[in-house]
Amino acid sequence: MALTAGIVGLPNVGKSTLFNAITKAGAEMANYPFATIDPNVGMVEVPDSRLARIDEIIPAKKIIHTTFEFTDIAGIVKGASKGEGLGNKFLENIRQVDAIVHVVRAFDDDNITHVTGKVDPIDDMATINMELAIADLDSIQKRYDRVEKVARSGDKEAKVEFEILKRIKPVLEEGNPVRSIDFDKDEMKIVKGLFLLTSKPVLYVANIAEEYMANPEDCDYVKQIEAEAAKENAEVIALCAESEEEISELDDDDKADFLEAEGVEESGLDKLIRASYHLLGLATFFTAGGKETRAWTFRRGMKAPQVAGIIHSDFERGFIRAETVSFADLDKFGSMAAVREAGRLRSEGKEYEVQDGDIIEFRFNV
Ligand SMILES: Nc1ncnc2c1ncn2[C@@H]1O[C@H](COP(=O)(O)OP(=O)(O)OP(=O)(O)O)[C@@H](O)[C@H]1O
Ligand SMILES: [Mg+2]
Repeated sequence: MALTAGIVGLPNVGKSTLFNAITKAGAEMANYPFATIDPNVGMVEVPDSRLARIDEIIPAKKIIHTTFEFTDIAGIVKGASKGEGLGNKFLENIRQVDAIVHVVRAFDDDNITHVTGKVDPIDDMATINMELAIADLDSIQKRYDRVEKVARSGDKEAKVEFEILKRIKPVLEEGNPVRSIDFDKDEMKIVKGLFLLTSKPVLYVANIAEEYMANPEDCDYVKQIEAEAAKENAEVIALCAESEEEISELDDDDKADFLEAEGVEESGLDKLIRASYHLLGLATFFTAGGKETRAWTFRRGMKAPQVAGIIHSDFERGFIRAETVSFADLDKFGSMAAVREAGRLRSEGKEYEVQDGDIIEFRFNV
């Protein structure tokens, strides 16, 4: 289940700086293009204020946050799909990730090299998206010809796939992502099987200068990135990777002081972590009381027994039911006794689709 969010962008835009801020993993950051060659992989803790509130109501010895994975990938340049700058290898690294966090340079600094010599977010975004689209076009071309032949011979499945390929091809030729096409559920299964780069969900990070941290919307580059991203309904998170990296090395008190001094309410990094988690289709359930109050990650849409299996395979094998209360209800009623009295403790069965924020006690028998 280990899904990973890949950090993608032009060289020297702050990807590794961001990765280090997120994961505290100490990947090499350097003021020159292609500092990163092999992908860096690191885990991030998901900030979640609900844990503290649950622990207040149902005290436990310790609190455990849930985690997920980020991968820092080498910079992609124009021509990467044709092998420029070790392009093919780097594009393959992107193929391995489940969602794309596309970092766009939105700061001016004459001391930091920009590969094209000019900071231009719209142009930069287009360059990356075009390379990914060309790579996808290359990867469907062979399949297109083969499936077309089989479809002609009357094969039903091939016909369905060919219809999909016929819709995909012109979109890619325009340099647009496959995720911009509306597919139904069955079509989506076929699309997934094509392992395309541009069908992966994406969000954009506007890497801004420190001076804009308190008011990113005052930065023209951010406005430009937002306008571009809006065309594909993608989210934009503005943050200063360099400052976030410095903040991440501070302890909690100093961190709060720093953010206050900058006039920032919530660290852009926390926003980004939550947005990436969501982008990956991940959600959180909790277990509470006794030894630990703990957040766990599941994939949205998973049913109770599968979710139980995340804690222990015995829980899934011997699943009986899931005693469930939503965080909203626990927060509102303030105690488990009051939750029960209000009839808000639910006994859910095998078909229950677990919801983000559920606090669950699994009943099982092995
Ligand atoms: N918001 C920012 N403002 C100013 N400088 C920044 C900012 N973010 C990152 N930098 C600087 O930009 C340089 C490049 O950063 P980094 O090594 O993280 O880039 P990268 O995208 O990982 O590059 P590569 O593709 O070469 O691996 C570093 O010197 C870093 O300190
Ligand atoms: Mg790097």
